[in-house]
Amino acid sequence: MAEMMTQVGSAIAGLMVAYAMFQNYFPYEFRGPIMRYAQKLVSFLYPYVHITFPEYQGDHGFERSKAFDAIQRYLNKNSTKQAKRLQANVVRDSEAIVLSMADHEEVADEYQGIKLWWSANQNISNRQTISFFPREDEKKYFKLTFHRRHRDIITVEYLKHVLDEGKAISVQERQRKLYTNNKSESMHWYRRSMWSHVAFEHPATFDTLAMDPDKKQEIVNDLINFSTSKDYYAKIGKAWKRGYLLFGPPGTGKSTMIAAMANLLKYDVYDLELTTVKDNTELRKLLIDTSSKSIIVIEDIDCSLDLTGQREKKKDKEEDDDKKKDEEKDPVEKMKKMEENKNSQVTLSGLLNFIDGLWSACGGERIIVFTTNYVEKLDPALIRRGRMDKHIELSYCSFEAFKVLAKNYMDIYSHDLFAEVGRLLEETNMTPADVAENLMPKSSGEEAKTCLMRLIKALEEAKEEARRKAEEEEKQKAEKLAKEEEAERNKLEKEKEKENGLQSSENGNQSSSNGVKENGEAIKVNDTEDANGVKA
Ligand SMILES: Nc1ncnc2c1ncn2[C@@H]1O[C@H](COP(=O)(O)OP(=O)(O)OP(=O)(O)O)[C@@H](O)[C@H]1O
Ligand SMILES: [Mg+2]
Repeated sequence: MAEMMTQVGSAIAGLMVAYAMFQNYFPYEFRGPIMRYAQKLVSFLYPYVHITFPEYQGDHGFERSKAFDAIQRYLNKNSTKQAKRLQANVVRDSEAIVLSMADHEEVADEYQGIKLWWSANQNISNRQTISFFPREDEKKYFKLTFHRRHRDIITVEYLKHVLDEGKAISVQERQRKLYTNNKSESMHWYRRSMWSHVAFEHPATFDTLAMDPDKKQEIVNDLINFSTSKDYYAKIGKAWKRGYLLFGPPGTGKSTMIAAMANLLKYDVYDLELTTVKDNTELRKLLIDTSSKSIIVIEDIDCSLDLTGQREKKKDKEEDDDKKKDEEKDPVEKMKKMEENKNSQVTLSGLLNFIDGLWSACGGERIIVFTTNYVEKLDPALIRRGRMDKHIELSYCSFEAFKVLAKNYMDIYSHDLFAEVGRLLEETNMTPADVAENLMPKSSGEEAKTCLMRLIKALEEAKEEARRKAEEEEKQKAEKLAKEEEAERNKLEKEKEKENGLQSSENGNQSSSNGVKENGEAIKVNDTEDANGVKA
């Protein structure tokens, strides 16, 4: 063994000496061709192909390669069991620690029975430079090695498979975001995005959402079907988006359902506050600035649209009040204000264009959700199918919904008091939000029975309240009716009196000897007769 090592050592030393002599003494002109032939010889004897995927690309090497990211995610998932040296890092857009293989580590992968190898490498530049960018000195890259026999399959099919898998993993892993649109005044030229975001961490899921199970399943199926129908939408020539209209009284779970949708599909949420949008152009820009795999939400759509009108009115009023003060102000300021007033509104047609205009097809895979408490107030054009494809009514708590809440809040599936609650829920309207509030233990260790009793009491009170309200309404209605009847009676009586009065005055006229019209009433009668076509 020692002898062999010595031999290998001396062979390497010999080669190095030969290479040094080649570098020093061989004429420069011949070096190129010789190197080329040497490469050819090596590739003839060495049948493997290498592909490298550098971390940074672009003209200046500043742009992070999407392929590198996807490969990294793919390898993190598939290779961490094999690699012996791992590196722990917090991947961008994710809170969790992700293990990846360390530099110079190699792992094997298999695709359709073909074996291939991935290695993570790093070029350390020996230039003595100071740089703000770490990438200047550390050029990371992945290297893929495979037999040249499989070149076609690997370069076409396998690489696509890796990139797709990597992207899918990054969608699963990424920290999802909740965006809200910035006020137009606070937008600056240096802040490119029109949206600000925070991490989206709402815990609601369809499991915890209290509603009729069949309806819930239908919505879940609809959402999943949408998210997997890219090819179908392309086939029928429709932009890959879907609109949902959620309506129902306050506290019935509209906002909760949006969170559950986002968690189910792993989408980002864009909460669009229409009242801060200056005009239709800004609305369009906001839409273009959203990414795919997202839910765009406009809450309380009826109020948002009304509010633009109200805002204008309010401004007008303020302007009237401050007219004198305004006149004293700078005329440029005044012009600016006038311009602002002219522009600051989003119109219904602007909103419709936002939903189904050409721009809405950009990026694809978007869900648009409107919520409202008063569906009947909305313009039919806004909610017709094709714009709002699915209308979902969220209503008062049913017994089925109550059971979900009981499970969520108290971890119980059945109880003696359930029957009583079921009966009361049928007779009374109570929102899931109110039911949930009553079910929530008010102190640690509070028993389920206490919570259920509290709910029953609240339901009975609500029932009593509703009964009182109905009675009150009934009473008011009866009073109104009585008043109307009385008014009607009075009117009839007055008319009768008038008629009687006229008749007596007519008699008086006839008995007057010169026939001169003496009072206004008599003239009026003549007028009336004229109107009736009867000549006096
Ligand atoms: N269907 C439901 N399932 C589970 N929890 C619900 C449901 N409805 C309401 N809640 C509870 O009530 C609270 C209020 O509900 P949510 O904000 O979703 O109501 P909303 O319909 O959006 O009301 P609003 O019309 O006032 O915006 C939530 O925090 C949630 O805990
Ligand atoms: Mg809400």
